[in-house]
Amino acid sequence: MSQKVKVAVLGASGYSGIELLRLLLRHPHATLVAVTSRTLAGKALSDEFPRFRQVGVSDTLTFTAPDVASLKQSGAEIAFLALPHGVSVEYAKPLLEAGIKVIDLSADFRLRSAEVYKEFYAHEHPAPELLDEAVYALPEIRAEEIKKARLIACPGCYPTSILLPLIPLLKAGLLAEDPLAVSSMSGASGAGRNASIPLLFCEVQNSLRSYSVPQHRHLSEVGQELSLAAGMPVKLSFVPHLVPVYAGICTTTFATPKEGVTVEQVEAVLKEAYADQPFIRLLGKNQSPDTKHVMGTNFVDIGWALDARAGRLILMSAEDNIGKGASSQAIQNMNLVCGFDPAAGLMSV
Ligand SMILES: NC(=O)C1=CN([C@@H]2O[C@H](COP(=O)(O)OP(=O)(O)OC[C@H]3O[C@@H](n4cnc5c(N)ncnc54)[C@H](OP(=O)(O)O)[C@@H]3O)[C@@H](O)[C@H]2O)C=CC1
Ligand SMILES: CC(=O)N[C@@H](CCC(=O)OP(=O)(O)O)C(=O)O
Repeated sequence: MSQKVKVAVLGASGYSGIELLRLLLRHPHATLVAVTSRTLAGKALSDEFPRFRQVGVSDTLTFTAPDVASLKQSGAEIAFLALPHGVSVEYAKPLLEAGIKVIDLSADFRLRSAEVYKEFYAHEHPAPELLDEAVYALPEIRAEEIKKARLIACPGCYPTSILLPLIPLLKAGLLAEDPLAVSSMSGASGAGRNASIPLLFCEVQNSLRSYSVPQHRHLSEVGQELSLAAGMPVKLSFVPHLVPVYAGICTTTFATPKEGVTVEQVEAVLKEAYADQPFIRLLGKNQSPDTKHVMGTNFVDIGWALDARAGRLILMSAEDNIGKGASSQAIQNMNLVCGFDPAAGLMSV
């Protein structure tokens, strides 16, 4: 692969697509060669998004319709799919056949099992033959596989915030087998730019609500990844909440520690697991993360506390759903695939 990798963004007019553009336009080792949107095809990028004027190659780019033949012609070596689930899969297959590596932000390739996909997404998986090949790309956990992959499945926004504090503790055997309880809050951008009436400003402002109870579709990938880490089935309940902010996810997980496990052991395991990970910030015992400190970044801030009276371990995390929960994590994965510094283009606050 050449020194500056040529990249395309499909779904460049959506929330995660726009964030990909913001980061890729300034990435030291990537050049944007194509940006797609059906509704903006033919329009100049800098006209539609004036914030990008005079930044990198933005003034030379025009939106095109998502068409694999023209993407191939553009010379793209990597395609980011910031498309709805069920749509990404339609593009991933021909792009891979055209020799273009795929970094998918949707849920289409996150699950190993086509049956579980059908249970949670209510239709047959259109390309089950690709599920074995795709890598569930949480870079802190699976960097070596990501480096060799041509089909990258970026984790969902909630799952990223849930998995990162839990996986090292499960791998270290510190947690009892009791089901986990997870409660998350998300800003409205998590639902995408084409959201329906319940997500309009007037509907969400001054209001808080839970939704998708008891079976949010992210339970599928979280269950898959936690069970892999633990080496046995892990059960959990998950309740997401919509909060009236643009972006940000704040997650709290309640777990039962094994008898005798101390808060110092929890801290030692997390510190060892993430010692060399630039985007995990371990805040410390009894420290609550705050979304305002991670917005626009690729950081996940993590705190923990032992509630001795109730016998519960409380894990807290915060991230930007559009950042580490989607687009900047996708770029972190591109850096691994291309052999760049894993933090290239991402170390801004
Ligand atoms: N928002 C978030 O916080 C996160 C999102 N994700 C995932 O990333 C993906 C994108 O999300 P988000 O940016 O929020 O979504 P948006 O709804 O904001 O954007 C979707 C994009 O896809 C394009 N698109 C929609 N339908 C089609 C189609 N049938 N064919 C081709 N292009 C299409 C749209 O442009 P146009 O209609 O003009 O073609 C638009 O650019 C989703 O799979 C989402 O689940 C993952 C983690 C977090
Ligand atoms: C607030 C809000 O509605 N959030 C979305 C997050 C989904 C998402 O972006 O995740 P996928 O990539 O798996 O689609 C939801 O709960 O459906």
